[in-house]
Amino acid sequence: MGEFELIRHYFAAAACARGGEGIALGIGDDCALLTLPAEQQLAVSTDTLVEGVHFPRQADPYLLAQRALAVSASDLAAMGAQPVGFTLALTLPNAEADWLQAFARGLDEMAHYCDIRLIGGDTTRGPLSMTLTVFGQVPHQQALKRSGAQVGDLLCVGGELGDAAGALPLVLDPSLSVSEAGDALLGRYWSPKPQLQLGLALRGKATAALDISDGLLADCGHIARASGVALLIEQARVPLSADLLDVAGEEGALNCALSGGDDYRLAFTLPPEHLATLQEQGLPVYVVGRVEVGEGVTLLDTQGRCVQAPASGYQHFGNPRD
Ligand SMILES: Nc1ncnc2c1ncn2[C@@H]1O[C@H](COP(=O)(O)OP(=O)(O)O)[C@@H](O)[C@H]1O
Ligand SMILES: Cc1ncc(C[n+]2csc(CCOP(=O)(O)OP(=O)(O)O)c2C)c(N)n1
Ligand SMILES: [Mg+2]
Repeated sequence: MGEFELIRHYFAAAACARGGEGIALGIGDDCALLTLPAEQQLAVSTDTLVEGVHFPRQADPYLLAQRALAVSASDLAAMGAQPVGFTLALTLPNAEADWLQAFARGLDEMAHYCDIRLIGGDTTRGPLSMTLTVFGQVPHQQALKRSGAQVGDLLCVGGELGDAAGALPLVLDPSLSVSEAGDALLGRYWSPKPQLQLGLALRGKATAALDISDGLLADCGHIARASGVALLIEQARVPLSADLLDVAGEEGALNCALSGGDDYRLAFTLPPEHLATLQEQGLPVYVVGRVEVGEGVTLLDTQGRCVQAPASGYQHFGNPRD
């Protein structure tokens, strides 16, 4: 199977490659064309996933595609953007029909979940990796940036943290026996659910937001820096799942939540008056701390004393505390 047949058969023909709102031209030309309503801005984000770094060797292609798109779409959620389209630059060591079929199915399912269309890409031969670029729309002035946190805001997260990091030993060593709780954690690693609905609901309410990819402490550091404020996190309020506690124990679970990464849940700062409204809508909003004058991220114990934070989050190069 040649490159063009592969593209036609597995990608251009996929359900997620059918046109949609805002897509004037999809797969097949030199560029795709997007048309946005005049009052909307285009939100763009790109992320690469590399075998052995972001996912294990011999990964199930169906799960891999789900994870790749979820991770990318999560950036749109973090910005309060509505998904429009995405491109897929796929590098493959070889073109294997079963692998491609399963990959395309995983992509289709996550695209359906996110309501996003495949609008183009690139297919090359080489070590397995993929780069997805997502495009979304957000009304002018309503995007959720990292820079707006205000002293007095609550610091919130969109759900239990650390599950995917808790699954990592199981991901890396498939010979380990997996309990029911471990299986649930594996599900959170392979198929994170981008919090798109929450992101939309936070428009006009949250003052800053991002999605947690590198760990709560490290990613909150980005908000603190961009906003010129201090973030205080109350350790006891960090939500941990029963499955993670079961697999990793209390200390291990907290470490996964604080610095494990791979969560793809939102962290955001919220003026207190908006909390009840969001929670009444049934949205997952968990208060974990607050914004104060100062800088950096501080972890507090139940008595309000500073706790030595575990090593900060994931970084591809250099010292994690840089
Ligand atoms: N090679 C690069 N060239 C230009 N900008 C980059 C590059 N790598 C990362 N960035 C930008 O740096 C910022 C932080 O990147 P990153 O930590 O990867 O964000 P995220 O966690 O949202 O994926 C983003 O605005 C991203 O677009
Ligand atoms: C096989 C495997 N080993 C280790 C990890 C852990 N890991 C790799 S990259 C990463 C952080 C997120 O990746 P990055 O490229 O920094 O994403 P971004 O912040 O750009 O969204 C984590 C926690 C993993 N996901 N899979
Ligand atoms: Mg990135």
